[in-house]
Amino acid sequence: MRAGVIGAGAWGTALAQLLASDGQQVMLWALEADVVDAINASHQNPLYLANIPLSPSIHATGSMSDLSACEMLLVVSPAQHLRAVVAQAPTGVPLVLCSKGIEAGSSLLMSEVAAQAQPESPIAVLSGPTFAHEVAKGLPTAVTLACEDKALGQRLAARIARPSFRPYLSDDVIGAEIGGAVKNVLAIACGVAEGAGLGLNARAALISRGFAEMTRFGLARGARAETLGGLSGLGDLVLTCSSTNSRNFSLGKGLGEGAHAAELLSNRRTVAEGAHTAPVLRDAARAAGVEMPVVEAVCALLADAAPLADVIDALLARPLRPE
Ligand SMILES: NC(=O)c1ccc[n+]([C@@H]2O[C@H](COP(=O)([O-])OP(=O)(O)OC[C@H]3O[C@@H](n4cnc5c(N)ncnc54)[C@H](O)[C@@H]3O)[C@@H](O)[C@H]2O)c1
Ligand SMILES: O=P(O)(O)OC[C@H](O)CO
Repeated sequence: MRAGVIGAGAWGTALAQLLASDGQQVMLWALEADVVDAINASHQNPLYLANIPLSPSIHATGSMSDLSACEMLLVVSPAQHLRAVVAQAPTGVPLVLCSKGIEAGSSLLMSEVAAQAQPESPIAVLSGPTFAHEVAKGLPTAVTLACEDKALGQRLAARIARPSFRPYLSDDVIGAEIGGAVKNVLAIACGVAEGAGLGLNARAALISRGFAEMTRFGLARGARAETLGGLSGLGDLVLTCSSTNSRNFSLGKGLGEGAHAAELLSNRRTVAEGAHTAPVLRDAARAAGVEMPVVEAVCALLADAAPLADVIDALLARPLRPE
């Protein structure tokens, strides 16, 4: 199964490196011409994955038609660009969606967006606790690979697995996607707690109560509880809420230190998906009658709608209730 990767940010480049780690040829589509040139000329992606020497069996291209011979395409564009990018991809090839987010405007998950953009293409989702730099270095990592077609899921898992990269199969595509999308918003909240010096008890409370929000929302959207408690849900939540290696956590830390969202988000090249997902998630949750107070708090801070102290006070003053 010849592999292609669409999107040469940190995660797309790391996944290309993973697939090429046994010497197989990988075609990597990049938006930026200078990224294509750097990968082909010097086997580096200094813009998005600095200081990682890349395999010479990765070939970068700016032309989607170069992916037409691929039998599997990993899609790794930011969530808000996924529709436009997937629409240009070759038709009928299995798409493994690796982006984490919910589309603004439509409130659709990435599998729903891809199904509209490429109705003929089978779809799978790869999600889990995966910092790109660690995967690119070959450090041990486990992910959820979700696909409704179990036979296709098994073929894709066999193609993607490596000695230090273990996909665990699931047929709960929606559950795998909701975990990845929601944890990005909760990571912003944990970053705020870090930046504001609220302590580790507060972080643990946000992870636990945030997971309760993820579960309520996921169940309302048809996800299964065991998926949300697995690698793509709780696993990724714990990772992303624990480290400034997370762009979402770092964004939250800046907010907690008193910076405004607009200044933190302006001119950034890398994506903090939670900032885009938060208002979409809040609106979808409200429409479904699902309470998500931590997500609401993150939205208030991102929109600069209330001072940090007021947002924290409002969370702490919520009515006491059973866990
Ligand atoms: N970085 C990670 O560790 C990691 C891990 C797992 C999942 N993800 C997910 O992967 C997705 C991509 O993140 P990343 O970290 O690889 O990106 P990144 O932040 O490293 O790079 C930004 C990417 O956005 C692309 N981009 C910018 N404008 C675009 C446009 N108009 N159309 C298409 N693409 C455009 C750039 O080409 C680049 O590939 C996100 O959904 C993210 O949540 C990231
Ligand atoms: O850097 P973040 O916050 O986008 O997180 C990266 C990955 O999603 C972690 O699994």
